[in-house]
Amino acid sequence: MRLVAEGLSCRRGARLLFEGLDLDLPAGRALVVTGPNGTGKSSLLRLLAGLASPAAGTVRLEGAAEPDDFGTEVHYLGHLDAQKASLTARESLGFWRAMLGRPALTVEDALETVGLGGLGGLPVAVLSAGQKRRLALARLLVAERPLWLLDEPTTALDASAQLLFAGLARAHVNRGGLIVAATHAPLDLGPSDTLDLGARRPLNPVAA
Ligand SMILES: Nc1ncnc2c1ncn2[C@@H]1O[C@H](COP(=O)(O)OP(=O)(O)OP(=O)(O)O)[C@@H](O)[C@H]1O
Repeated sequence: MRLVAEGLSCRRGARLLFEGLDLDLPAGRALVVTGPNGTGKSSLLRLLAGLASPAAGTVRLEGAAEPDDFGTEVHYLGHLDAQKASLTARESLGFWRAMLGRPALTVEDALETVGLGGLGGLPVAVLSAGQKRRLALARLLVAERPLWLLDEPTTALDASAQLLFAGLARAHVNRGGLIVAATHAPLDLGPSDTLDLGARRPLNPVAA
């Protein structure tokens, strides 16, 4: 499997955030996207996830059943944790496991893996910020998806959870998975490249 983007341009409102961006990410490799606030890291992830359309260019996942419409091959972890506050952690993860299909770890094993064993009966609303982020990471483990698109995955995680995340991410890459992660923090994801959007963005606004 291979994630290929060609000639990607991204426009938000009147601003052209980047243009002419090419990516070629093979299976078993990660891409770490860096750059100052507002340079378009989240916007790039949303384009790759198919949640927004590029102003120009194409994205495909070679080797997927539908290379040009590959949403079912993707785990997208955004800034928000995508967990319903009124459900328990166990119910929320169970919902995602049933919803996403292609089951991997059981809910209990995923909770255990991210250090939330014993907290599965608590409503998501009462979990701490770091515990919510751990629960969001557990979503990556309950369903098999080759491409992980992660926006600031270590936000709110303590040092041990950051190490835990790095281990999970490296294991995914070692299994032949692909990861694109936007971050301000150093991430060790195993075999990886870095894309600095700050170094390449166009600085001139374009007319809307
Ligand atoms: N819906 C929108 N309409 C207009 N502008 C937007 C919209 N969404 C984002 N932007 C702008 O696009 C730019 C890039 O935002 P984006 O969230 O992609 O940056 P980022 O590199 O992820 O930033 P950060 O490091 O702060 O998370 C910002 O200037 C932002 O204000």
